[in-house]
Amino acid sequence: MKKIRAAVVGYGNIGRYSLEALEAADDFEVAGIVRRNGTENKPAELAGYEVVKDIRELKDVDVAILATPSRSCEEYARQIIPLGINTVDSFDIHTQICGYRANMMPVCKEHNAVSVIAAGWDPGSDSIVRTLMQSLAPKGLSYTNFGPGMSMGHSVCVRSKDGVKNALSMTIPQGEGIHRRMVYVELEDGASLEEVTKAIKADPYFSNDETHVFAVPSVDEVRDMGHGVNLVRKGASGKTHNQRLEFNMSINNPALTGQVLVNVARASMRMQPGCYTMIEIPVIDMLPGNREELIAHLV
Ligand SMILES: NC(=O)C1=CN([C@@H]2O[C@H](COP(=O)(O)OP(=O)(O)OC[C@H]3O[C@@H](n4cnc5c(N)ncnc54)[C@H](OP(=O)(O)O)[C@@H]3O)[C@@H](O)[C@H]2O)C=CC1
Ligand SMILES: N[C@@H](CCCC(=O)C(=O)O)C(=O)O
Repeated sequence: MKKIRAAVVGYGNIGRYSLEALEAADDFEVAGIVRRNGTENKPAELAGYEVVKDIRELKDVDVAILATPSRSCEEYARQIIPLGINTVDSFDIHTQICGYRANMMPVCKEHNAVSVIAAGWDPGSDSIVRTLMQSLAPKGLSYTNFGPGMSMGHSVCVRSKDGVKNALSMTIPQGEGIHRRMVYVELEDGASLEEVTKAIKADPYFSNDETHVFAVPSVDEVRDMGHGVNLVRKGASGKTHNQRLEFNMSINNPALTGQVLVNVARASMRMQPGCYTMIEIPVIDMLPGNREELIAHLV
């Protein structure tokens, strides 16, 4: 069977683990890696791959995994969808997902391509669990409790601030979906911790949560990319109260995100042109293999 040819756009944490997930998937082949600086400082593990500045330099790409900062995803998707190449990303600014989807929908339809957005683990696979739980107990309350663990999105956001050389943002659960942010920054020479703290606290990624910022000599010395989630729903099925549903996982954050991106890249090949979030995709389409056999095994 013809393999799906995937490109990875952006080679940071999610890009690196997405590549590993592609290498582990028999139904994919790697078309190449797209980096802002092309082959400059090409890491040894990419020696066997084409590394380019522009995705148009790669041959026959079916789908592009956008492993870029969330704030750059739409810009990349708008450049790549008109080439007739599907895109998938893990855009994680929850309040902007509907707007992003609405913006991309006509672009995807015009160019006969598929964009799957907000597809990591949260938003992403957790969104599917929340949807399932809500269907099982339609009236009630759900809580998403993260961590403790490293939020890639919040760390990327802090790294984008003036005066910050490197950053780690830890998410600490406080219960009932409330979180505290513990941010560790390695400052550029001469940067002011006070100014950096002000910029972080004003950013929508942080402005609604209790946030503490600390200067450290080396982020590499304190970083651990583990994370996790506890999702609970308490509610009523039909007219019967007291249904309690729970989902837990403890994970390596970028590895799980990379796997989900590969899963939705596969699913994108089976979908009609348009822009979708993960709860709009049949879950079976995220798996490789024969549909009848999957049904026999999983149902
Ligand atoms: N939905 C979810 O569950 C999750 C979502 N995420 C999202 O994934 C995103 C990426 O995280 P992570 O891989 O840790 O980030 P990194 O900073 O490690 O990697 C991002 C890469 O994107 C490329 N890039 C392109 N444009 C820019 C730009 N303007 N600024 C900086 N880098 C750029 C760079 O690669 P190069 O130099 O090769 O061009 C860079 O290394 C996060 O923003 C987060 O929101 C992460 C985890 C879970
Ligand atoms: N989008 C997150 C993954 C979910 C966890 C989270 O949102 C958080 O720790 O705040 C990330 O970028 O790591």
